[in-house]
Amino acid sequence: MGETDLSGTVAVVIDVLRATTTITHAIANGAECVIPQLTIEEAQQQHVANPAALLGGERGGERIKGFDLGNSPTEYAPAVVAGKQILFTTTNGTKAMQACRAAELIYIASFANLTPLCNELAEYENIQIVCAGTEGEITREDVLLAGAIVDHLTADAPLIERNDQAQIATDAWQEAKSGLTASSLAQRLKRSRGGRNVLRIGLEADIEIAATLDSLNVVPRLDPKSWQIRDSRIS
Ligand SMILES: O=C(O)[C@H](CS(=O)(=O)O)OP(=O)(O)O
Ligand SMILES: [Mg+2]
Repeated sequence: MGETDLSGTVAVVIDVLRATTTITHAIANGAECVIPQLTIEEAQQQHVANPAALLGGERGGERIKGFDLGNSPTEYAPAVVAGKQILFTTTNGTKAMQACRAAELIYIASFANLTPLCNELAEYENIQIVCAGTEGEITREDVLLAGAIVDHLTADAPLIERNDQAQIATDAWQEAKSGLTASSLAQRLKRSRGGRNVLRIGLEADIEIAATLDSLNVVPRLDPKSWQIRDSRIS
């Protein structure tokens, strides 16, 4: 993450493995809202004030002791999350959201909601894509989704201005896109740094879910004032 001033911009946060993918599933499965928390302690304190909320997230990829849910999209099933508020903290993703706090609006991106997200982003001009990466390092899975978003937004408007980072991401996505299948995208994600971490903890199925394009018709958006993520088409 760079130090770009995001005030006045529309930010898009990407953490394909796995925070933004998991949040997209939670919202699609009827969670009332997801409330990002920077630290475990902050989440626990908020839970004292809001005991009906679920606690979700990870450290080192594993569910945090005492929490209801980890960071796997499959844990956020309708029977578990429908109508619930979720206090959520992860190693990389929730830090990236915090870094976007000055933006006007903050969108949550995943391959699962690529098309509905891009359809909504097409309304805006000044968009900044923020890749969470892993422990401060750039990661391929996030760059590929950033490229997919830029590719989508500029397909019919090739003269739209892109900075070099956006162009590099687009080049990476265009190379991946030729002959793309869910399984070829999953293979690429598994070879990323974030993918290797998720494989190490035995959660290969999460990578396959994260590589599924356009499976969910929601557009999760974090309101910088209320600090809650809801489906933009409902809230
Ligand atoms: O749970 C994840 O996928 C990662 C943690 S790690 O990099 O695998 O340890 O967290 P996230 O904040 O979703 O990148
Ligand atoms: Mg990650």
